[in-house]
Amino acid sequence: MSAPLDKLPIAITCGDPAGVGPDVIESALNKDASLATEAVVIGPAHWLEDLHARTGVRTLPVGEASFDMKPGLPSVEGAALALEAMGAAAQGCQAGRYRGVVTGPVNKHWLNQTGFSFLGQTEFFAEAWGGEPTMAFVGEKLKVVLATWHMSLREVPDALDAACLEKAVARAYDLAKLYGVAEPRIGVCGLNPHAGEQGLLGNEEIEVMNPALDRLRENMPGLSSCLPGDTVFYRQLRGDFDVVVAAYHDQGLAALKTLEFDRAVNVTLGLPFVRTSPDHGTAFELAGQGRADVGSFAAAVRVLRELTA
Ligand SMILES: N[C@H](C(=O)O)[C@H](O)COP(=O)(O)O
Repeated sequence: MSAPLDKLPIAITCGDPAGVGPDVIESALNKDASLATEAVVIGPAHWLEDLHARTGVRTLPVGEASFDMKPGLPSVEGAALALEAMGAAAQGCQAGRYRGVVTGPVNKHWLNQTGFSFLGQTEFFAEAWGGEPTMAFVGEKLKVVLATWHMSLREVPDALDAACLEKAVARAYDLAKLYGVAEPRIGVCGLNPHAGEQGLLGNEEIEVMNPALDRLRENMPGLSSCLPGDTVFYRQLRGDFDVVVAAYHDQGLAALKTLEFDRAVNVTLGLPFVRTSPDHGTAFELAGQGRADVGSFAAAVRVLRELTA
């Protein structure tokens, strides 16, 4: 890399151009003057010309120059452009041009229409950059790391082995450290109701999870054993834990999105570069009307800054 990481700009991808990505990007630039000097926005050429004229932000056009952005009207062409923006951001990081990426929201259905074969942007960036990704969320109140995420619930018990848990716990520990916690307290959700109730409601905690956590605790004294997933987030809110590891997607995200839907940030950890994203979708029905809440996108920018400082 030719320049120190903290001097490189942030790449911002437009997300699906028919969604609220373009709206929240422009709102964020209007609310935060320093962002225009710190970012490169990647998206459709016509929109970027106007955006540059209005905010001064640097831009990188992708897709056909003639692409006509129609808020609220998704298309395969638009989804392909969103994908191209993600590719340009990924490649730009590898080429030493950006220090990380804030991605605008995409729509998995429309992306799939382009032949996109990944389960999400997390998996796309993992493939582009190499590395073992971990999906994590940073809110103002909760920090949550998912041990498993984009998979069928039926597959979770088998996936949740010692290595999987070890990776999630290590990432949770690192995340707490990045936020300045000297001795991280990590709460881990059991898989089963009541964390298995000593085997009455399932054996994964006794057979796999707690033995793995016991081993890890030798180097991480603040690591819990398996805790009931229905109360661990309440305990985090109360201040008992710095980061919680959830066993599966909805266990962690139901709590997080209930409490912090407009503030939480999706963070991809474990890759050579940091990627953050607002924790909402394309909201096609709100696009182009100036009604989309900029909170989560602005938080995604803030968290990327924090993690690449
Ligand atoms: N699992 C994420 C969520 O519920 O917020 C969402 O699908 C986004 O995933 P990607 O960032 O991998 O696209």
